[in-house]
Amino acid sequence: MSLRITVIGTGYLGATHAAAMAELGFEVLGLDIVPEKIEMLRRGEVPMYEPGLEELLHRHVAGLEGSTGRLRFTTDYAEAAAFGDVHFICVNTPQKHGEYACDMRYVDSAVTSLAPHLTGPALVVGKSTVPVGSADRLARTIAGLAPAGEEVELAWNPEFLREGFAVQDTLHPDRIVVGVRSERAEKLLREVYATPIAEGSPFVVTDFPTAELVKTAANSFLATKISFINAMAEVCEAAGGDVAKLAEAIGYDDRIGRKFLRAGIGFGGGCLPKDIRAFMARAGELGADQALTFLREIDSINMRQRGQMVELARQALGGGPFLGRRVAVLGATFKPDSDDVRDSPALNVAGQIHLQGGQVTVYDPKGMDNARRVFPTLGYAESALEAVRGADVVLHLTEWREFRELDPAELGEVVAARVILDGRNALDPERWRRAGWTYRAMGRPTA
Ligand SMILES: NC(=O)C1=CN([C@@H]2O[C@H](COP(=O)(O)OP(=O)(O)OC[C@H]3O[C@@H](n4cnc5c(N)ncnc54)[C@H](O)[C@@H]3O)[C@@H](O)[C@H]2O)C=CC1
Ligand SMILES: O=C(O)[C@H]1O[C@H](OP(=O)(O)OP(=O)(O)OC[C@H]2O[C@@H](n3ccc(=O)[nH]c3=O)[C@H](O)[C@@H]2O)[C@H](O)[C@@H](O)[C@@H]1O
Repeated sequence: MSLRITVIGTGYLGATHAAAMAELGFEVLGLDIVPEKIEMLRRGEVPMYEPGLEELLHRHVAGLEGSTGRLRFTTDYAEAAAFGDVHFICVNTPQKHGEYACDMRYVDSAVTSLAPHLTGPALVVGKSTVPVGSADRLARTIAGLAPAGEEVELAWNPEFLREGFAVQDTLHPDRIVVGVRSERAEKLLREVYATPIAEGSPFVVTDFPTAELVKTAANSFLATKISFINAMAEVCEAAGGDVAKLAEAIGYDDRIGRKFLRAGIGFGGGCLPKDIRAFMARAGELGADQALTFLREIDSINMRQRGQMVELARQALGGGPFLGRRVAVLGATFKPDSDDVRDSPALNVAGQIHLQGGQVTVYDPKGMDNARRVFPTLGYAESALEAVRGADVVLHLTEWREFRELDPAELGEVVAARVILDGRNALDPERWRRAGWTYRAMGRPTA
């Protein structure tokens, strides 16, 4: 009989994982503690924007016309425990308020809610990003709570999906990493991932701490690449060089690679920033803080980028205060193809200028509702054209395709001044300059 899978926590990661597991052919039960989210999912509605996810839900959610019926949702832990052979933990692990450390309360709560109902054999699989050592601790918690005793096991299987590509990354992962303590756990996870393994995804089997560390190491490396190129942008700026050319040229070296070398206002989102901070905090607890002091610099280079964008905008307005000046901001999400505004550099820049008295108007293709919720006092417009109307300067802060396809001549008709600052190095400078705009980007020559 095919495995039955539960997915606990149905946010960006969990909703995608649940739908993908159904797509792979399993019977799946998704669980969340937010009833409204579960109601939406039952109707086949995605609580966030993720390309391709709604189609996948419609293909599998039970009760929807033409669906396979393999995917159901609940808020009931007893039901989930009775249903599943494998239980994936996909709840959030945010940064603690006022600290660098990871807030484990949601993972702890998920595990302590599930374990007392586990009366038969089960594999609990952690997917959330956690500080190294958590899996060992949670295995002991489960052993103390699960009535089925040793028949219940824990494994750690970190997730590497990117928002905007979540469905593709889950169905065709570039690697699957599992931390296990028994052959039984490995065998079950090989069964869960049989399809991607057969299609060639490498399957890396290791211990708990290594599995946990692979995740934080990967995100730290990605953050390092971005801050490295942003540091180069600062030097290019001072020396009159062009960071985009520099990135292209170093990227031809296979050992360096071209990806993740786009200079700009830096990284944000619900993962990279909090993960490098939690990693530093955990290393400190382990007495290995010296090993990760470089991450403090990575973080501070990243945060500096936002301030530099604000300064660039100030210079573009003649160097004076923002008071009464009209600033259009294109983009609110932390990256394109997502509605996620968690720790978004774009909103941060918009917010800084607003707090300094600028009249900021923001437009984003998918992030407006979330942006309004987080920053209700900013001005919002229903289109890019509306946002730039009367603007003294236009800031391009999230590289949506829609913004690359804007017509600079059309926008030029409605702005007060044709000045665009490209915080993502993603627009074609020549297109804008030909239409009479002053184009500026960090680390690029001015003309
Ligand atoms: N968003 C992403 O692209 C990726 C996220 N991750 C990691 O996955 C984890 C989840 O991240 P997101 O999905 O972005 O977070 P999220 O905040 O979008 O979703 C978390 C979900 O868990 C639910 N939840 C909280 N406590 C619960 C409990 N006790 N029982 C059941 N449900 C509960 C929340 O209601 C929410 O729906 C984090 O550890 C994150 O670092 C890893 C790879 C990619
Ligand atoms: O742990 C996680 O949750 C995920 O975090 C990141 O994925 P994600 O946060 O979706 O976004 P990225 O594509 O990594 O972008 C992160 C930030 O870096 C910025 N970035 C990216 C690339 C670049 O060259 N320059 C740059 O500034 C983006 O604009 C964005 O703000 C990782 O890429 C995923 O592998 C990982 O699973």
